[in-house]
Amino acid sequence: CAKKAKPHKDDKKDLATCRVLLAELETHQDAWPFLKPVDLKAVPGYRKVIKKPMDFSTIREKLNNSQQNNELFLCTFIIDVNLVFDNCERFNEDDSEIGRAGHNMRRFFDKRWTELLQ
Ligand SMILES: Cc1nnc(-c2cnn(C)c2N)n1CCCn1ccnc1
Repeated sequence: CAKKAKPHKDDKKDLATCRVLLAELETHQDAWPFLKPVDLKAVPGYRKVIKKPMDFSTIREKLNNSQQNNELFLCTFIIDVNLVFDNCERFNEDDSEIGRAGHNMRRFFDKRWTELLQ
């Protein structure tokens, strides 16, 4: 993903763009399953099956703590967002409410990321 990122001179804009993109994800009508970490005590099997849980609130915290001069923040952001959707696909049937929400959100993200960051 580094090669797709704009040259490092745009780091400042890229961080602002990640924040805009994350806000769009959080306010999407299908975002509800992904807003907060999955409750590992309440969801049988989740802790065993999903090695790296991720959710939008955790991504927001990471983004708030990331240093602009650390060029990795853009790749970390893309990897974390995709982790949310990959975890969802692994744990949920495609033909389920949460499974469909995950596919819709991934399609939305791929479109917006391409428009804003490439
Ligand atoms: C994200 C995500 N992926 N799977 C789940 C989940 C939670 N319980 N069960 C049976 C699942 N398949 N989640 C979290 C969904 C969080 N949620 C559920 C209702 N409101 C939010």
